[in-house]
Amino acid sequence: MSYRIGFLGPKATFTHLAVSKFFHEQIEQIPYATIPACMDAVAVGDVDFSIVPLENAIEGSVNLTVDYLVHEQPLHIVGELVVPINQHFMVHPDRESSWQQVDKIVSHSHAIAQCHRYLHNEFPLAEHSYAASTGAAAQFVSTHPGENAGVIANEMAAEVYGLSIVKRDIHDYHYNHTLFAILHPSASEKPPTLPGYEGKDKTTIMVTLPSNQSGTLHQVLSAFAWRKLNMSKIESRPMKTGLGNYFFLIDLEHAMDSVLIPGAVNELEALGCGVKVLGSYKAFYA
Ligand SMILES: O=C(O)C(=O)C[C@]1(C(=O)O)C=C[C@@H](O)C=C1
Repeated sequence: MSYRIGFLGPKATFTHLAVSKFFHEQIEQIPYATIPACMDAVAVGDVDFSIVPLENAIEGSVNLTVDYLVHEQPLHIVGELVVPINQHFMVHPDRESSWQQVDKIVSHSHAIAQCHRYLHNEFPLAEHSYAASTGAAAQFVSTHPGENAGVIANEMAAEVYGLSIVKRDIHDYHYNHTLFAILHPSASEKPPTLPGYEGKDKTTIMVTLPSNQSGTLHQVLSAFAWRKLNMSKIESRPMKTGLGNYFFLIDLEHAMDSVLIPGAVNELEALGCGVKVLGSYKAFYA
């Protein structure tokens, strides 16, 4: 069967790289210009699955994805792809010999953030211009040779948009990986199989705490701890309803079962917490 997979485009974004790397079988790849557009596409059935960036090892969560998932488009995470990220500095071929004189750096905000030290040292005065993706940044500079700009993007972007890589691996920390979420409206839908990849079990849960009750977060953590449910991440994000109002995203290194995770969820609900399982799925590592 051929699946239609939506991804944060245009061509040659890191999301596109992740899709291309993992899906060997016949799939149709459909680029979307923004993360919300990509998520809306799977919600209305224009594609079978959507793939968007969720978290980077250097820069942390992709807030747009997390917030859109929680506040606007209630999809489920049905899989995760984790890929190494190599950020390269590139320019329009006309500027290859004068690349050190660029006065503007164009890229996705996460890519710029992953290279802050390099940019601060090499281009302290350059303006930062944010694009919806690294691919969009590369496309912009390739079609605007008059801009005295450099781009941070991947090798595929240099090839696709005809840019010259002038400095490789400019990310500030050696370990740079991004995790991409495979999204679907139904929690039980499985993404196409990935031959050769085993995948690690993971469950992501969103929790809101009851207001004005001391010690609830401690009790939430205990509900997982005494069941020996290994928590690999806890993160808070604003509810957007007032200062101090936050929800928590919790990752467990376990598959959904019929006893432990449902038991923990019941216990949290009995404490007055709001609980939503965003997904129980396999995380695949490139
Ligand atoms: O702009 C891209 O190429 C993307 O796929 C987005 C994105 C991100 O949002 O983090 C993905 C991987 C890299 O961490 C940098 C950018």
